[in-house]
Amino acid sequence: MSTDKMSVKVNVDLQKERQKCNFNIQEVTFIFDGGKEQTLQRKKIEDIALNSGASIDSIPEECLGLKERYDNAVRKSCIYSRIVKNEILEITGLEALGNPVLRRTADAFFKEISPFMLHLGMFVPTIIGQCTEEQQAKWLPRALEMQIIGAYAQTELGHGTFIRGLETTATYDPETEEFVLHSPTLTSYKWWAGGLGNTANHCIVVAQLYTKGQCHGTHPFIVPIRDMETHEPFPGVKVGDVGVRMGFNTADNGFLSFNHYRIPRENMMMKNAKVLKDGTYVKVARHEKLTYGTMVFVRVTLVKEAAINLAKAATIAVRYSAVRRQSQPKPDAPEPQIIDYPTQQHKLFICIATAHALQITGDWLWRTFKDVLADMRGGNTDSLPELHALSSCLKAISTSDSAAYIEQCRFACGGHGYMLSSNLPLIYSFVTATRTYEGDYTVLLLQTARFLVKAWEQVEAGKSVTPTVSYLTLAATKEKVLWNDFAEGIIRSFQAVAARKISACAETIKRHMKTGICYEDAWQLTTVRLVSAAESHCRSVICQTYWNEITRLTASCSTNVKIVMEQLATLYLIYWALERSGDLLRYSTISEKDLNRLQERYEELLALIRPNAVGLVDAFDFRDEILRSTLGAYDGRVYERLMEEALKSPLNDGPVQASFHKYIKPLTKGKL
Ligand SMILES: CC(C)(COP(=O)(O)OP(=O)(O)OC[C@H]1O[C@@H](n2cnc3c(N)ncnc32)[C@H](O)[C@@H]1OP(=O)(O)O)[C@@H](O)C(=O)NCCC(=O)NCCSC(=O)CCCC(=O)O
Ligand SMILES: Cc1cc2nc3c(=O)[nH]c(=O)nc-3n(C[C@H](O)[C@H](O)[C@H](O)COP(=O)(O)OP(=O)(O)OC[C@H]3O[C@@H](n4cnc5c(N)ncnc54)[C@H](O)[C@@H]3O)c2cc1C
Repeated sequence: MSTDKMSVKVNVDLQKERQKCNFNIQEVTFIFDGGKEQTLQRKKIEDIALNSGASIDSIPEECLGLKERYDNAVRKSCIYSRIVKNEILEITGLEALGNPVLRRTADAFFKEISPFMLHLGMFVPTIIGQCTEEQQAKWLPRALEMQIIGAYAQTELGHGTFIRGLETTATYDPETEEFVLHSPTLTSYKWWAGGLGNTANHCIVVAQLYTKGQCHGTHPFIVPIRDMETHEPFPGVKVGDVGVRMGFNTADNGFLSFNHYRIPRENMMMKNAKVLKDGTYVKVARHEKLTYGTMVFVRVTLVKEAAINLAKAATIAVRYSAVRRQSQPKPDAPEPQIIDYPTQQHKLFICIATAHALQITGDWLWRTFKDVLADMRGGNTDSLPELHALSSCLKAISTSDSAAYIEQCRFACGGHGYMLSSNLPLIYSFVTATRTYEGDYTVLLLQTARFLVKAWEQVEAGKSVTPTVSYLTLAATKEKVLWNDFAEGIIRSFQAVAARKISACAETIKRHMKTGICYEDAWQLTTVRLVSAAESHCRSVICQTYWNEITRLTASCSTNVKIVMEQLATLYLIYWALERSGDLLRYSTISEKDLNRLQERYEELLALIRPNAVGLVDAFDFRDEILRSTLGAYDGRVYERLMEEALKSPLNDGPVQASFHKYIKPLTKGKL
């Protein structure tokens, strides 16, 4: 326990919960952070950032007007980025870009999102991924020193998903050795880029490259958009804010258009393709889609981001549920803590388990990503399709599950969960956007499905397939999977479900084509099932990774940590087996009797986890400054904090508001 947590007076119920906890909390924190070293590093970074005191707002952020909120976010972004630049990156190096510690710490500064988020989140990674060494030497130090501030503008008003359909053009002029950027239509306006509206002075622009009269598809360019002294947009550049949104209101999402705006040839990011001085187009990359690299990187990092945000929401809802008492199920007995209701446990413990499942799967995906990058540096792109398929479905499922469970945590807090001061609505409004951005949920699952159908065709042709789909080979024998007990049985059954759904999709496509329609139409007619097959595949990947990894990670842990971690992982697997019982009955050898046993085991697990619930969320180790929640603070002073926050509202700055004299009084006196 950190010293700041020891000094405060803690709610009696929470104190009792902490006494009940039977495992070593710190060991679980190490597991969640990915190891002791990572925990120590994270704590050091949090200390540095939070000791600056810059994160404290006298008026809650959400009570400020739109402009004041943005102004405040820019002020804090400058302080935070100075800390990142001078201290955090010194500790982590550029590894920080793939590490949620930056975002986790930033949460202490911004209840919503920093307008600088995309600078380190996408601008810098794209420089690293898409620039030649020479270009990196020019741009990277300036970006890391915050001498320039960048955004990533790919999406347009008319197209986000369909990148090949982007309309912005970059036409090479060999006379002046410049590219001419142009936005030919309203729908070609760049739209949505974080940090673009008022903050960034540079921007990565994805545009259709034309040279020698030929279009070579979309390519990224580094584009200076504002004067470094005056911050005025350059002539030929039109830029602004896209308007008020559901969340992200301090993220400065912007629009951008060009009117025959010129940039030097060298501003094309040339790692994967070049345009020579005379306008000759030269392809360098060995894989067609390497220009989509930043998206793969961000999708990989989003899995852990989803886990962290869910862990925050679970911390708030579990602590609150230990403090909150409601109803009287037994006459004359005191009102129970709401966490004692099995229905409440059913809502919350899956959130704790899912946070672990996604964090562990996210770590594994990050390691896979780094392996593929290393292969690609050696010129081998063979594993890229599998990485794309994996990162697509894991991004889709992790963000979607996480958003749904964060909302469930909010429901679990009743009316008080609706308060912005609980922080649950803000966490939700952020995570629900991650389901859409960086590739929409359905679109990404269909990308995975495309890979799965191809893998299935290879299996049918007797060819070998890559590791994450090797289970298809077993399923091709068409034997029903034997139902074992719990974990192994559930994992094997999910694989059987995925395999059967994929094979059914392949057959359906063929059946449609026999009617004379083309492959694309047959594919469209099968997409509802393809999405479902990709979801099942992803579920089997998460279940297997979580189970294998938690067994490995707890091998040297103390007994009770092993037990509680295994309980959580089993709960996750059984929860999904019960959720997908229809699929299991249809595609595996599971019986109704087995399902009844799973249901009983599930309910036993809720009761077993119950005494450790507060310990489990304490192990996520969120400092109050990062959690920023009236309901979830470590001390459990829920009602006091709700009152304190209410009193900070500008609507409580006096007993009578001006509107009474202006409107209400005239109305009641019949003068309006
Ligand atoms: C949907 C697709 C994948 C379709 O692309 P397409 O070029 O039309 O593809 P296609 O010609 O049909 O070919 C498909 C083929 O391209 C492959 N592929 C597709 N994407 C990748 C990849 N990333 N890596 C490696 N391979 C990739 C697929 O596997 C297909 O391969 P195949 O033909 O089957 O061999 C793509 O357009 C896409 O990714 N759309 C999503 C757009 C997106 O993610 N935008 C992000 C904007 S930035 C943002 O949102 C930032 C927010 C961050 C924040 O605020 O924090
Ligand atoms: C908060 C936020 C921040 C963002 N930040 C950035 C940024 O910094 N830079 C940037 O470039 N972009 C950014 N974006 C844009 C984001 O990447 C896109 O919104 C996202 O990729 C989805 O594209 P779209 O909006 O065109 O949706 P659409 O593609 O129009 O999707 C609408 C619906 O159509 C469906 N659909 C579309 N295509 C298909 C298909 N082929 N098959 C089946 N269904 C389909 C989708 O499933 C969805 O239900 C941001 C978006 C948000 C919300």
